[in-house]
Amino acid sequence: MKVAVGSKNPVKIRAAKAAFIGADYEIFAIDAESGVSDQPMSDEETIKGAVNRAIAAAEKGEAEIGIGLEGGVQQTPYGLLLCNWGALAVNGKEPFIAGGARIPLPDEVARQLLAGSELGPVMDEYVKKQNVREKEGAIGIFTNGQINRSEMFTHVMKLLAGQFEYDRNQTKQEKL
Ligand SMILES: O=P(O)(O)OP(=O)(O)OP(=O)(O)OC[C@H]1O[C@@H](n2cnc3c(O)ncnc32)[C@H](O)[C@@H]1O
Ligand SMILES: [Mg+2]
Repeated sequence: MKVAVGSKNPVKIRAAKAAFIGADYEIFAIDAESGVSDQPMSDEETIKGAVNRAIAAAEKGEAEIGIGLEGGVQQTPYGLLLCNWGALAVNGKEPFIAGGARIPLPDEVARQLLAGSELGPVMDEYVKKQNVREKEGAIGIFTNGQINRSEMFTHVMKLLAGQFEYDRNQTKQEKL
């Protein structure tokens, strides 16, 4: 089965490969529009971005399965939380969705996002490193390396692949 991942970010591609293992799956990366802002500011907007990317990836890549992984933030009474969502699109079905781990961002970082900056460049400036978003990610920095961005997205990908497989097995049983 062809699996099109709607991003060229290596952490996202690695995560997809970790969830779809075996000769059955041919996984490849393709640019796909999220159709939402570069810095989604709510769960709802982040989910929408993931779903749009999943559908666009499947169409553009002419794949049976499209994957969209999207990072965002959500304002809560406990601070601005990092949020991450994934979507898996298969033709003729409502996309499957799954959420990732969430932690609050430090006030200094949160303030800049609320003022309109994107997390990627803010993180690079905050830790004086380049391309944090393609490496450990904000989640890796603020968990002292315990969970990096690729591991977090791997968890999301397993939640997606698992839901897809469960649904496929149910459908098979119904046919018997
Ligand atoms: O190439 P794409 O797939 O777009 O990968 P991306 O790293 O830009 O990832 P998203 O668009 O899903 O993330 C939305 C925004 O949040 C930033 N971001 C999200 N999670 C991050 C993290 O863990 N560390 C650093 N930046 C992050 C990212 O740079 C974007 O500005
Ligand atoms: Mg992006």
